[in-house]
Amino acid sequence: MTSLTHTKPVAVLPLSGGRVLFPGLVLRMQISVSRDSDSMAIIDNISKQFTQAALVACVPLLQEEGSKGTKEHEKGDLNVDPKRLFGFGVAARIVSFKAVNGGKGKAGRSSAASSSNRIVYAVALEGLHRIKIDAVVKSEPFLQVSVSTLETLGGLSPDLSGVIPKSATLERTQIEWRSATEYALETPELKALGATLAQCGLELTELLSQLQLPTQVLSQLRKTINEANASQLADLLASMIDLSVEEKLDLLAEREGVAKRVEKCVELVTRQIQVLKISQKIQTNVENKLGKQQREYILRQQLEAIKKELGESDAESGESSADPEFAALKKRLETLPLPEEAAKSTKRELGRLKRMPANMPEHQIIRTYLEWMSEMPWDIMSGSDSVDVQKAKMQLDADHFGMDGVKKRVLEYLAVGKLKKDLKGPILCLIGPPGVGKTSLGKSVANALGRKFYRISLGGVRDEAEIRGHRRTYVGALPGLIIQAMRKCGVKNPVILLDEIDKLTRDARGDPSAALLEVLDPEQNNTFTDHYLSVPFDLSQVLFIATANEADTISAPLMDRMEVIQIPGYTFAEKVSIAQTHLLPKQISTHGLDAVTVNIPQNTLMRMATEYTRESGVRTLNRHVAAVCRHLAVEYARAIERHALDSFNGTVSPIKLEEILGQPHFVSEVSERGMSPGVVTGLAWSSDGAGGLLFIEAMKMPGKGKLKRLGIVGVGGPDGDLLDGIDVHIHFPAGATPKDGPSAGAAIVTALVSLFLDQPVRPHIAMTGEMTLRGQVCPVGGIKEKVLAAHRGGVQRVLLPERNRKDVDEIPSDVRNSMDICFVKTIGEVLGLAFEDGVSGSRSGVKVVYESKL
Ligand SMILES: Nc1ncnc2c1ncn2[C@@H]1O[C@H](COP(=O)(O)OP(=O)(O)OP(=O)(O)O)[C@@H](O)[C@H]1O
Repeated sequence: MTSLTHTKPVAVLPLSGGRVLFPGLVLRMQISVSRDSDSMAIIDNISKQFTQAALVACVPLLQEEGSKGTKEHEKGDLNVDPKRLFGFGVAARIVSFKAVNGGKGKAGRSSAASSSNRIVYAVALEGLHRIKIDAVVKSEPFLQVSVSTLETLGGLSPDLSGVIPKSATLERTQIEWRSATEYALETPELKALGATLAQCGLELTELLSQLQLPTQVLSQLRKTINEANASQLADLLASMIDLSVEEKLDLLAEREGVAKRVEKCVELVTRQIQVLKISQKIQTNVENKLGKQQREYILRQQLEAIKKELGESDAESGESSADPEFAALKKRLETLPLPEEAAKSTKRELGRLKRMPANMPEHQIIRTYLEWMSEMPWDIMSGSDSVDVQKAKMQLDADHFGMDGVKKRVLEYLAVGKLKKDLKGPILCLIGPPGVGKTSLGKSVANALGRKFYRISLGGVRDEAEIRGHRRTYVGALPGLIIQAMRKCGVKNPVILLDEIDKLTRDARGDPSAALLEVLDPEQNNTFTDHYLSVPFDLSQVLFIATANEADTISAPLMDRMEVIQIPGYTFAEKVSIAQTHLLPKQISTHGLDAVTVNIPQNTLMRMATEYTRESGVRTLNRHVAAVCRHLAVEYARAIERHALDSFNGTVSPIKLEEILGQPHFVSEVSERGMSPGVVTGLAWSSDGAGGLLFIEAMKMPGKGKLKRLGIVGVGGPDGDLLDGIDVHIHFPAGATPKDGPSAGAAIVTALVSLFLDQPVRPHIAMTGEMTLRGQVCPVGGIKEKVLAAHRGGVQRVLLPERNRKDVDEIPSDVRNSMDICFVKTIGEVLGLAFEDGVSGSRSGVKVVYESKL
């Protein structure tokens, strides 16, 4: 490559900020200069050049480390350090030059009328030729350099002065093209490259046309691409595409010839085309995804804006004429006496709902939430304010037989509530075996108070969210059981029965009993916050009653908040009375037998209770009563069909009972089992709170003496060790009876003693008590249930640990009086009472010796 030295030194116009001017193109820029003498000198020079249509060298500045370059640019200093000049530039003609802030058109000192210290000039420069900077000729008062014109097109060196057009008409557009700026030597290679580049250029124009450029510009661009030679085209396209400063400088200073520059340009333009194509593809994808919903949303927004302009907007009134449901919901919510937080939350959500298109998923979520809010009983009460204790007593008595202790406690509770004018106080927890009327007592309390009743079954609830609800962010979120109950009741003061509170379980999702703590605490539950509603709801007017089968599995903090009322199982006599007074009348009317005389005498009911049921409550008994009523209903219906009503007999004798119910299900096993040595009746207490009999059988089998010696009872025979050649098996028959461990200790020892003595224990005896190694009998739980079970099982003598004496008071007196209840401290006493003649009168010659190993 050769170059032609241009003789006259040229003034330098530095291009900061990564700007590069290519030949053939027009660059518009603003120069901000301070009013110091140096800057003014260059401005003077530039304006002189402008008037003479002379040249400046537009030379890109190399970026400096740090922020110095920026500072210089800000100062608008045209006197840059010569070292920062890039070695190549473009000789340019100044097409226009104007002061824009306060100047008077042409540049010069006269234009410095601005009050500012700086003057901003708008400059338009037309690139003519690539130049190489040979030397800095002068740096004061402004930079002047000597340059060589690069022979870019195969040796033809243009005469710079000759190509400068006389007219300065290029101001209108930046891409206006001047075909006379360079001369192309059309080698075949360059021609081919030029064609390729033109192709690329047209493709680029096509892509740009989608960016909604004015058609005039586009058609001019196409025309120019078609007309320009390869070199011109390369410069034109280079100015149009995204290039880094380095790439621009590389194209500006390309010294290997035009072909190389065009080739590089083809590459860069192709890259730009790819980028545009990819971004267009992404855009189309995104647009498709935006889909119908978003479009509708945007349209709605526009519609709202148009309505607003027309003064028809419903934004102020908040009424959506298009959605009557929304309007109704809003009205309902506005008329509700909502507490402050709830009012705020509903107002906010109403606003959101109004702005949201109906088919957005969140729309439905907000609407459901607002419906919940509108249906909550914020201040609706039921029943009278004051409690009528006498009326409540009558109601409880009418609904339930017996249960005196429980009824008394409930009435006390209500009386205190009446005096205090609210029912705040410990929550009542009814604990007892299944079927003893806990749930129905709760219902009866609600009736007595004239309040609504709702039962929440807590059995199997394992997730905290079931009590306290899910946050609205979850799909399908709902309020918890408590808030659901409140909505269903529709009043603020219902009686809510928390059934089976002992069956709450916990797992990884949290502890539901922890959530219940807040519900059951009278001091806190006026601001119970469900996760779904997320505003406090007042539960302080609710009367909570909990029920459980046993207290052991209820968490201690929960237990602490409740007052426990034990409901024991019923005795046979009580069951018979319940059947007579409640179960039978109900079943008679259920089976349509009101018109006839149904008579189930007491002895029949007693047989039904003793031989057909073995339960603490009255559920099975009720079922049997129902079965009898069904039988009578069939007989009565037949009698009507046969017109022989006289033949119908509504009396059920004990014999007839067997015809109806079949063979008795339970017989008294105690006396039978008590006859054989090694068999003892223990007493069990199952986890559901029911008591039962537990038979323990010990048996000798040939073997190797497998049984650990029990420390307290040395059992030795005349011929040495009793376990020689035998194994002892201890069996607990009646698999259906739930067994608990330690409380059968005394019974197991007694069974072993009975076995080795070969002496049966006395009949109709049962015992319970834990054993220590020293022979002490320790207290056990469930005494009441166990004694009632023993009574039901026909036991006449019960051995109980001495320290359980206090529990016996709770046993109904008729049961206590009908049994021989003995309290024992040691195994010696147990054995003494268990055998008819004590242990001394052994038939086997085996002696029982008590010795303490401690
Ligand atoms: N003392 C009673 N007087 C009249 N009816 C009774 C009495 N005890 C129980 N019942 C009746 O027995 C049936 C069962 O009672 P309920 O369902 O209340 O039992 P529960 O103790 O809640 O049992 P669970 O622990 O299994 O829930 C009810 O129909 C109830 O009316």
